Amino acid sequence: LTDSVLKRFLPASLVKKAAHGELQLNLKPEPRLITVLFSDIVGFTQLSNTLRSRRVAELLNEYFEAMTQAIFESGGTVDKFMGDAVLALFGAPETLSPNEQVRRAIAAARRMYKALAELNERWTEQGVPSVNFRCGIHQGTAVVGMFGSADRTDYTAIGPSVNIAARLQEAADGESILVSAAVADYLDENEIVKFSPLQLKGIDETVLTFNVKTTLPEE
Ligand SMILES: C[C@]12CC[C@@H]3c4cc(O)c(O)cc4CC[C@H]3[C@@H]1CC[C@@H]2O
Ligand SMILES: [Ca+2]
Ligand SMILES: [Mg+2]
Ligand SMILES: [Mg+2]
Repeated sequence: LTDSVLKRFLPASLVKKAAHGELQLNLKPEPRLITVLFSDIVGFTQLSNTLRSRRVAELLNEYFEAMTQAIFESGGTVDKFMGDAVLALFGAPETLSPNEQVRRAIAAARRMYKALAELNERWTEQGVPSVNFRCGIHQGTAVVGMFGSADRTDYTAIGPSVNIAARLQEAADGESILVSAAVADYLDENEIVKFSPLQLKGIDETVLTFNVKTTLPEE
């Protein structure tokens, strides 16, 4: 795979290691245990209806730049942007322990939350209404790898775990990080607050959920 394809979803540091043969990346689609982070901003659609398209594009790119940086700094993979939603993976293609996946995903969510708060401050000074951050994180199995055709491929994760992360985000309160029990199992008691068990669309079993503090106590 060329560097330009890897650069679409991996930080430069990992692309360089892969290019020098210091990191073996298995990109063939196969079931893997991963941690999925799905973030969305509440109110972006309403916001975009009040601005001209070129300005919306500028705001979106500022937002994607900040979110990508937060995810890469935390050692995650940027799978895709969907409108103003961001799908990030931890534990693929770089193999990580379940505990390390959760540590990185929570760190990324907190950096994303902080980055959007800083963007909101800047945007408010420019007369742009502020927006709310919501995030869902789940750990589970998904089929992860390069999907697509000979001419167009995309590194992504397919399966219920992705849907669960997205649905957790949808159920989250504004300015919160909502995680499943599979993720909360790896967090200290003092970092989580029990939330309600949820019946998520497209998911048969009830999902026990927990809110994770968006900032560390000392911050
Ligand atoms: C991940 C997903 C695309 C985004 C979909 C979404 C987007 C969004 O902005 C939301 O606020 C909520 C959802 C829930 C379903 C998600 C879908 C389940 C499978 C599909 O690949
Ligand atoms: Ca992708
Ligand atoms: Mg949404
Ligand atoms: Mg959205």
